[in-house]
Amino acid sequence: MAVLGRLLRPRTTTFYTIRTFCSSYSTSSPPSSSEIGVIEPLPAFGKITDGRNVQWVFLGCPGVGKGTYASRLSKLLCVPHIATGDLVRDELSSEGPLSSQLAEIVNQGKLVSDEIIINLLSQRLEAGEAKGESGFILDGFPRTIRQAEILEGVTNIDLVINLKLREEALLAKCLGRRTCSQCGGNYNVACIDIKADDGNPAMYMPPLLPPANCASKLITRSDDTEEVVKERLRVYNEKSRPVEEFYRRRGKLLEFDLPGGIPESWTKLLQLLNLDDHEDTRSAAA
Ligand SMILES: Nc1ncnc2c1ncn2[C@@H]1O[C@H](COP(=O)(O)OP(=O)(O)O)[C@@H](O)[C@H]1O
Repeated sequence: MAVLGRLLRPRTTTFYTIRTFCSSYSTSSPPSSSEIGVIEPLPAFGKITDGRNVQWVFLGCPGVGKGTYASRLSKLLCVPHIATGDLVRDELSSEGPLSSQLAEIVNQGKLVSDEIIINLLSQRLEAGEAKGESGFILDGFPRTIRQAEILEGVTNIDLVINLKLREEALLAKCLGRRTCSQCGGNYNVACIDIKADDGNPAMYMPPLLPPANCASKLITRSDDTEEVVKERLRVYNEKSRPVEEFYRRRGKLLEFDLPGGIPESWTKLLQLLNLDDHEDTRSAAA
């Protein structure tokens, strides 16, 4: 049975079980707000105490690059990268009972209900737990205050990385996203070249082009159209922006303004996380 999903039901005796399950994960103290931007070195390269791995969250607008950096960090820290958008897309392609309902919501740029998303995530976490996973990097969850409260109620998230990028780049990045239908590789054909103005520095993000063998197999997500992306950005500002404040108040939010393309941003992110001097950082980026 789904672990987080149980919390949506009346709290009967199962609640204790949930707390027991999750308390084994809850160990490290989060950085205080005064430490934001100066995160302490991780004790044993990503391992929190009591043998469990990191439990981190990525926040940020559609198109900001949550998937890219969450996936790299997950390789580096040996924890799964769990993207709720991927769970939704898996459910959509499974043509199960939820799929037509989900397709309509996703293709309008709206959020799936908290109940559905928590059930999907719970199933994924339980499957991981059965395989011995003890940490994760969440991408795209929580996206509402209610989701954040439920997550906070069952586990102690160590760190929330809030990726930020100038608004004008976000739409272009979403519209430029491509996936190889054969190997699943993610690319971006957008070239972001913003000139400096009014105190904002110039920003250059080169396209991330596919290799020749993927080039003819690229597909675009059905919800990456201009109209739907604009709606997703609006929904982010309305429903998900408050989640940043939720974690800021708890001293867990690490703000990261993307300085440019992936090589530059990845290096800076690792420095901010004090992960830059480990030899595995090179292979994680490959
Ligand atoms: N935590 C969530 N809560 C509600 N809906 C979600 C959540 N995560 C994903 N979704 C649904 O899946 C869609 C795709 O999510 P995602 O791949 O994370 O997109 P984005 O590029 O907008 O960050 C969202 O627009 C939304 O409909």
